[in-house]
Amino acid sequence: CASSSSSPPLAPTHGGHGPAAAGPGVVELNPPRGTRDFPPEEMRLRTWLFDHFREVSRLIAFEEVDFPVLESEALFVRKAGEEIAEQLYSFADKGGRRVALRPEITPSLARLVIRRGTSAPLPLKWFTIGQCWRYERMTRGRRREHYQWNMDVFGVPGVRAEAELIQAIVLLFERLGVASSDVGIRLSSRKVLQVVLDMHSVPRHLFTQVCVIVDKLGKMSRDEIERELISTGLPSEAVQGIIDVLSLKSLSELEQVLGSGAAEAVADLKKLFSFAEHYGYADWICFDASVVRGLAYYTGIVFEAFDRQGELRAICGGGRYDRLLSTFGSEDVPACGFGFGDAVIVKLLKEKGLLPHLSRQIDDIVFPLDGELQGPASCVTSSLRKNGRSVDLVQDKRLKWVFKHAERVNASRLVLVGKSEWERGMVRVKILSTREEFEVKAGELQ
Ligand SMILES: Nc1ccc(Br)nc1
Repeated sequence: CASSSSSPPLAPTHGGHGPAAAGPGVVELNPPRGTRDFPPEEMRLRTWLFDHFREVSRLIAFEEVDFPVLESEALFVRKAGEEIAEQLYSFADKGGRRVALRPEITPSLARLVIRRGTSAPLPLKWFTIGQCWRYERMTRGRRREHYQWNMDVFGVPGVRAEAELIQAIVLLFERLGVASSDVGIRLSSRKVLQVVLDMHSVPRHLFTQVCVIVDKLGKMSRDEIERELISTGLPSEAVQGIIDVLSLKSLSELEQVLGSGAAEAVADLKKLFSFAEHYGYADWICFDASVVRGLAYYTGIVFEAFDRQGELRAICGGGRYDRLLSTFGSEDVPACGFGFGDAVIVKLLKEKGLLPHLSRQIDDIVFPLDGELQGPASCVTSSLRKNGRSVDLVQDKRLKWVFKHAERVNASRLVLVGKSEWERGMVRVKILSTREEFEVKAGELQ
């Protein structure tokens, strides 16, 4: 398949058509395994999607931030058995420092918040769109990089931060033409699992490991999950208690099963559902106790968007992480956020027939009708560009090619610089949609 590097390297073409015979030193033309090129047509779709990410971030009054893709490995080393840590794309740099291509963005956000210290008035509402990496054995042929839109709120302890974040997700889906009949957002709270573990006197240090294992529900069989939970040292009745609670689908069931112990979790969730009514996105969300998310540091509300046909992996996900900063040696700041990848959403849009048709569009093509008019053509081009027109200055082509090119790039106008017109200070303009044609003073062309 052309996208895997196991195929023989394509010999570079020599300006002609079709590969020349592969010679010595032919470089591998495919990108590294599990990574993607973005040629123009792919890049237009990516830009379209990212522009929506940015516009929603603007609507919710978030500020854009950015960080190096390369971070200290220590930022991501956690002992909870997360897939993200097991697949860390890490290495020693030439200075012997342990570094990693970031697998997620939240730790970088936390690092920057700590760096900024208390000088930054809270709350902070930050977003970024960045590439994230994992090193996975290619046996499963999965990608090793994707782009993630991250929205995070620092300094808001209550669920109104989660309510804002969920509105961002809903606004994004609505802008893409996705309806609540296509996608839902299931939410729960890790406090639910904490209550179950406390009820069974499970030591608190096992909490994150249990969450990481439970998150594999739906990807692994229930028996495998039970075996993994037992292997962490959980008593079997605790395992059964966890499995039973995870099947709960309503807050009233949750209250019945867990009683007052779950009061805090239930209160958070009820408040969030109430906010949802006020924001107007209640039909997008549902309680589902099986949602725990697979990152060790979540401490409260967790949520993920899913396709209701159940064919795709989670489209995005996130949650509250009130104790991440102290793991980096700082004072804790309440925080919550989500990550929204660029791959599953595109699959969903393809399935729903919602992918936009994004063709190239240029305002003007300027073409000198003979060689000694290249200077005047450049002058006309420069003036149009200074007026904000996108201009393709075409040289050394036959007029027939120029018309074909104009069609290919959906140009609005063709500006022809001819000898006799130029001597009178004029150029000829063709409006390509109407075939209307007229002369205009070169200096007055806008
Ligand atoms: N964390 C992570 C990174 C890269 C990909 Br592809 N998926 C998940």
